[in-house]
Amino acid sequence: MWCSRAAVRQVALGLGATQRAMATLPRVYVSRKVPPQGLEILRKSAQVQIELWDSDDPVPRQELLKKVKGCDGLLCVLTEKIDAELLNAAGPKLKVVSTMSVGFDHLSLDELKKRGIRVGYTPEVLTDAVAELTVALLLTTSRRLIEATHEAKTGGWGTWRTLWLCGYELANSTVGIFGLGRIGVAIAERLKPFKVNKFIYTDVAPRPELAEAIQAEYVSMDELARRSDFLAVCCALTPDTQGICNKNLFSKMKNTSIFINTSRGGVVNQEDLYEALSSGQIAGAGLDVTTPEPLPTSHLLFSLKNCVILPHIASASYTTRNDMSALAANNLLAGLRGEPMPKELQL
Ligand SMILES: O=C(O)C(=O)CO
Repeated sequence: MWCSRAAVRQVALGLGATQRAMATLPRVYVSRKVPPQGLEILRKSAQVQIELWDSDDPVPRQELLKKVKGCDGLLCVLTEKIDAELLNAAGPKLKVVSTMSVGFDHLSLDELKKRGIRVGYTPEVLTDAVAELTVALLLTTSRRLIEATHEAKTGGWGTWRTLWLCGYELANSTVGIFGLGRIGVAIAERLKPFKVNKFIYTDVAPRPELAEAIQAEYVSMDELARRSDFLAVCCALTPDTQGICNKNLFSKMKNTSIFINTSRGGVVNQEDLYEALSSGQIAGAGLDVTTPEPLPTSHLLFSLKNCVILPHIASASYTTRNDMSALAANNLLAGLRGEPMPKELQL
């Protein structure tokens, strides 16, 4: 941990005007060792006193509750639940919560709004990385790459066989997008050169300005399930989307279709997905997100050859994670100055 402790100790010892000035700066708690760009921005700003949970692992809840007390700002990541309990523990000085994530299902927005706390998040900077990973996961799942490398490494590779390890190709396919936002469009743009025949999407309402870029057709959820050869979930997790990918949806999908989720695990009913995959109702699934995270290694989904599970790495490129960290830091600083944040969530 750097900065504030030493400063506070020096003030107590009666040292230096600079240190005394520092002690009057807004106090912020950074709940994870975020990538260096963000920490540099906070440190170089000289506008805040920082206390950092200097670890790659989440801060224990009790420690977080203790540390946020009296803070003006909080920079957090998606594993921290920012709810009434935490906001009460922080107390009335808390003005800004800045999350290093595009998703905000870990934040109790009603509670934040009620207290007049402003919220920063990190959209856009991760769109390319997430779209890229989604395409990689889709191809890995549809062309059975994990099974194939396993067979090659473990002696299952006999002679060349006509239908061995066959999968499904993108050429001439229909790709469905559930939740068309920036990420959905970016995925479609990357898939287009694979000669996809048609993009379809569903959302709470048509989004013609986004759909136009990829010539996607707006359809109902039922139609999305029925027509998609590849169905990519890109929606936010909300009370309306919780568990929406369930038996009802899977039962309408083709036996040859591939289901991909890089949004949030909570949108999928995993028992129903297991059933759909193990019964052959759908051909395969690629998941970057699950419930819970990490998914226990004993989970039934891990027993399936046609289910590829990644440990929530869609935005995990060095550039993107640093950009997210920098944006989260800039959101925090702007919020504390009372200025518009570069990316503020409208509550
Ligand atoms: O930003 C998010 O919401 C993620 O899931 C990680 O990139």
